[in-house]
Amino acid sequence: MKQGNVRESALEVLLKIEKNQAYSHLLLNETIKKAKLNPKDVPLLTEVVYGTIQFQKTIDYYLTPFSKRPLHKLEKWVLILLRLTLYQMVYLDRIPDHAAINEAVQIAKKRGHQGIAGMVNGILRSIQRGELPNPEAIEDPMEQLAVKTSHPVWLISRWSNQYGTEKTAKMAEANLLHPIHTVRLNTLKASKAEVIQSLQNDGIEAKESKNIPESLVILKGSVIPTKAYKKGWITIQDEGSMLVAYALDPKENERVLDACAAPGGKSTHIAERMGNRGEVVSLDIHKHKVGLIEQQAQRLQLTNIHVQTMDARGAEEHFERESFDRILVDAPCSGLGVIQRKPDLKWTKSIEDIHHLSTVQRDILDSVWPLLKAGGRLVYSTCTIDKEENNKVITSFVEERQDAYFDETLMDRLPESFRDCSGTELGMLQLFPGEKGTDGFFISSIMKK
Ligand SMILES: C[S@@+](CC[C@H](N)C(=O)[O-])C[C@H]1O[C@@H](n2cnc3c(N)ncnc32)[C@H](O)[C@@H]1O
Repeated sequence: MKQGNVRESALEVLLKIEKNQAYSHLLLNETIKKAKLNPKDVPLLTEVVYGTIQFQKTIDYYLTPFSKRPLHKLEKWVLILLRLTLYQMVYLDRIPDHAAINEAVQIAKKRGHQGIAGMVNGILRSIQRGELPNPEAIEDPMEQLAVKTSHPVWLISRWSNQYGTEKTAKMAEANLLHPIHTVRLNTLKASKAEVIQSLQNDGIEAKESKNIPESLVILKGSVIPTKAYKKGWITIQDEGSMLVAYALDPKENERVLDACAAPGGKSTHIAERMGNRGEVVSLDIHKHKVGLIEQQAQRLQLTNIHVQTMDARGAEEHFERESFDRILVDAPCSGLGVIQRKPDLKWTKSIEDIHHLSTVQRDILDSVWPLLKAGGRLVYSTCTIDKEENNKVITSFVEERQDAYFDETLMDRLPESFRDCSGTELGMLQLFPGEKGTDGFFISSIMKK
């Protein structure tokens, strides 16, 4: 199989992503199947697609002085072809520049015409011969940091206002790193040693995590085809998400509500920690997603999870008041803590999304609160680092309720390695990208009087 197909496929996927406004593994897998790519080429395709999205702003900054036409006036496919080629030239050492350029010119000829191929060739050859512009020359400090770390300026300014420029720079740099892959051991079904051995038999290298007792770090490979996964011994989950079940700390035979539960990562963890006893009621607004929770519960052989398709904003009308011992609201959010895994989020999310989501988050909290027993605990979590969706939502909620207060024992329940995190306030923990190797993640715990 010619390598050229990898770049052509990358161009196809990136164009589709641009159209759908979302980076998706499904889209990538579909293209891999359709293009009948050699399995050996799949990692390069993934790397080029992911990297081109991740480094888009920096790449555009590099391209700008070499293109006679402003970049936004180029045909979309030409711009994307230039971006993905520059990504290989700048960020991938193992690909010689001339190989990447030749491939780009061939694709331009095939897709466009001689004129476009000439222009692509001209731009890329002059970049090869010349020098890339240095972002240090950018005067505005927000713009400079945005270009260096390939983030939109509004996001860099917003984080700087919320956390200061130094912390913002660290987070933004961390967002460019490859994420750490972890799986959660199903302690009801297997031991750590058994799982590590079984994964090894299937060619997957895994090691114990130092952060969380039931977490394993996957060093290489996909666990989905393995025996350990199929048998329900493990679940793919980031360590930030694993902390939620610690924060909630459900007991056997309790009744727990997981208000925004799909695809079921946290519901299944909670159910496991309850020893497959008691009841976890798992809601999600999307019917097809509720099916995913059921699939996961089945795979993990958990029988204490009961799913319902429901808008949690209306939950109050469907359940008896004060009928749950614990409630989890793992709310829909902007996802700006998981840019390492989903780089498109930084280009597609907006301030309006954040404003809108914070209202939905508050509405969900208002609706489920009456369902919590007196003395019960509610955990509110998101995978974002934006204060408007995190601290603000939960603080205003608590301040407006006579019967709610922040849980001062939250940090005591978390594994020790998280107790020195920088982002802690009473009853709240903000994990930042790059700090503990987790996603950017927010957890808060409140109690009912
Ligand atoms: C952050 S995800 C939940 C992840 C899940 N807790 C896990 O660990 O696998 C948020 C979920 O909320 C669902 N959702 C969005 N709005 C909702 C609403 N109004 N009521 C219930 N679920 C909602 C989304 O479909 C999405 O699956």
